[in-house]
Amino acid sequence: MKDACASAGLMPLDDALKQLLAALTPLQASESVAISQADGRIVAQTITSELNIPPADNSAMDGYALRAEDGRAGNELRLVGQSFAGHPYSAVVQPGECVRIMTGGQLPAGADCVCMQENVSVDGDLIRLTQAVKAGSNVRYAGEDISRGALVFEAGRRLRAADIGLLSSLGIADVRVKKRIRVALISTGDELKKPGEVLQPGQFYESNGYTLAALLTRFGAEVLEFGIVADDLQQLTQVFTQADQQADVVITSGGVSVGEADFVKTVLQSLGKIAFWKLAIKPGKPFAFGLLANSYFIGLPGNPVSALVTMHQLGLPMLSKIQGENARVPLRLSASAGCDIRKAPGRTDFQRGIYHTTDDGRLQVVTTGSQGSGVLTSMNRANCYIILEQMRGSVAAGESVTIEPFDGYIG
Ligand SMILES: Nc1nc2c(c(=O)[nH]1)N[C@H]1C(S)=C(S)[C@@H](COP(=O)(O)OP(=O)(O)OC[C@H]3O[C@@H](n4cnc5c(N)ncnc54)[C@H](O)[C@@H]3O)O[C@H]1N2
Ligand code: MOO
Repeated sequence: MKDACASAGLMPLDDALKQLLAALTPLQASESVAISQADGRIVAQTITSELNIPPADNSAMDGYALRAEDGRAGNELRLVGQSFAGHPYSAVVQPGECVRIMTGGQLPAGADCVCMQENVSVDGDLIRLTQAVKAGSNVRYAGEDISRGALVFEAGRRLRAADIGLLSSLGIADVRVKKRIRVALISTGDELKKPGEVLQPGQFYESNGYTLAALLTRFGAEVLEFGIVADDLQQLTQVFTQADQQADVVITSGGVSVGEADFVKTVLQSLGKIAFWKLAIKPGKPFAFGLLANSYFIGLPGNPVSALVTMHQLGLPMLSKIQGENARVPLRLSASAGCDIRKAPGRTDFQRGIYHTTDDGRLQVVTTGSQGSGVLTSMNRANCYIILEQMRGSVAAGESVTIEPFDGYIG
């Protein structure tokens, strides 16, 4: 049977992604930032620990530190001092003695276990154990979390909240991170206006520039906004040239199809080189990737959903690699279709879906309704893509489908 896709000259998404990633060189430039400013940044060098965490053996409970040989139930011990967090006991705990200790308090020399206070009875300075304790009970050992010299982060990690706390606990005040990738955004089209402007007949308010700027900001890029450029070869050439000089990546939306005002490819061909164009995905077919003199280029289709889907599936992995981030593997799960889903074989569909867990614990997904590539609300209502393989046809309710829950960039 003839491959519908091959005959249409469309490149499968996986091939496009491989080819695109193989063409990229990660940026090398890095800078040092205070850890309070480092959330979401990409670590530029291996980080190892110069400390043990915790720094010393300490108690996991409020109670009494003692020697395990004294830990029999019913044993009576003499209270000789206290060890509170930040105020250790300086002598050595002798046989028959115990020390009052609070959670986080340093375990005194001589002691090797902690009896929690619920398991003793107190009579003045005499502490009677009502339950036995063993060596190591309720003790957090030095270096148990991180030992001195251990690898903490490899280069390429995107820092998260807990990572910032970890760096702080290691006494690291500044961290070397990759410089933010600079991304130029250009919306093309005579019909487009910015919110706040007055619409003339045939015009409407653009969305792609704003959607993409928000997504790129969340990603951690420095966004260079070139605004709306008319469908005019000369103007486009001028703006492309400027964008190429200032950015690491130039992203356009619109004007990349086959219409008479679709000049993006023409400009790209005159200023650089098109690596590929037209993918077997829906929406997002007329996606283009290429190289300008100084920067990489991606041309997203103008339809708002097509622009978002291609940005998410191809643009973000591309930016990640250039930014030096470790590869992100999208979470893909099986769910049962909660409704019939229309699909024509030939392209991989990224339909917009809403998934939930049924009462018996299964994942079920329904579409958001109209799947037109100009229906931006299909994206707003969704919490996942429903990914329908290239040669698959329509899906009946109850069949299994693949879903990709939205991540923090898109959802
Ligand atoms: N004869 C053919 N026509 C089309 C084909 C094709 O293969 N043969 N492909 C269709 C597909 S699929 C798509 S997707 C679109 C993409 O076209 P372009 O990338 O050239 O985009 P435009 O024509 O400029 O715009 C399409 C659509 O999107 C609106 N738009 C554009 N920019 C924005 C923006 N910044 N914010 C909001 N909306 C935007 C624009 O007004 C159009 O309605 O081509 C099909 N045609
Ligand atoms: O590929 Mo277009 O994005 O189907 O509408």
